[in-house]
Amino acid sequence: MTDDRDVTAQLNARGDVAVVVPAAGAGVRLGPGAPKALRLLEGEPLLVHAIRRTAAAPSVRMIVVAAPPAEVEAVHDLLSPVAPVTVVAGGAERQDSVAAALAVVPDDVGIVLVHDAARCLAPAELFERVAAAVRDGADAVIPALPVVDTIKEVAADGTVLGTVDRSVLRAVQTPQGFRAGTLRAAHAAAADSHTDDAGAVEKLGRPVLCVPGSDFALKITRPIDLALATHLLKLSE
Ligand SMILES: Nc1ccn([C@@H]2O[C@H](COP(=O)(O)OP(=O)(O)OP(=O)(O)O)[C@@H](O)[C@H]2O)c(=O)n1
Ligand SMILES: C[C@](O)(CO)[C@H](O)COP(=O)(O)O
Repeated sequence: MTDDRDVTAQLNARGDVAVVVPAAGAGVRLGPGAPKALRLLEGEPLLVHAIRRTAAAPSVRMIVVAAPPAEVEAVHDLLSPVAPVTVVAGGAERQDSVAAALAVVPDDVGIVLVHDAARCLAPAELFERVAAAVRDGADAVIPALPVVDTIKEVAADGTVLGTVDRSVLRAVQTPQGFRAGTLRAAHAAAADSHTDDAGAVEKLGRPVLCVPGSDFALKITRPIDLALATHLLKLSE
């Protein structure tokens, strides 16, 4: 089956969380090759690593993957031995892919997490931490880490304009968690593009809460990140 729109692929019937996994990106910054989610880390596609960890989180009832449109059937076949998943065709931008996956999440699922396939080593505990904060009453929850470098504001010609107070900055990861209605409203209202889903919730004027992120939730973006992830994978085993 190429597209389980009846969403029968349930993982844990007692879970209260659906995880939407945007995995349709090309991976331009990683260099030429297959779509990023299908590139290999120690012999397995990034998406397989990501789904294995997602499925290990006890709260997760279902997983919806947004795959490159030409790879929907192949991704379904790839992931079926790993976990029950629903696979839909992703869109041109990340937010289009999230919207396509969100559209098949049933209305009776109260909490939705959005998780980049590119953050393929995010541990199950991180999913649980984010979901628990939503369950405790937050509308929108993001895992975040303190910024460790000094941050400068710089003009186009390279001239430094100033130093930013890094104590108030955070580097934001996924999975990001939402009350399902809040995420649907944010996507419906999103007039312009946003780089993360919490950004769309912020534009609604709703509060977004940070919880501690994880070094293992590194986003594989550049070739050096694959090398780092190879090492992190060994540490996580
Ligand atoms: N049209 C898109 C673009 C991105 N993504 C997904 O969104 C996540 C975060 O995107 P990023 O890491 O920026 O991936 P790419 O867009 O593939 O990277 P690049 O910009 O280097 O092409 C990834 O899991 C990616 O597959 C997606 O589902 N659909
Ligand atoms: C969602 C995200 O991973 C949070 O850090 C990030 O915004 C994705 O950004 P990208 O430009 O699509 O890599």
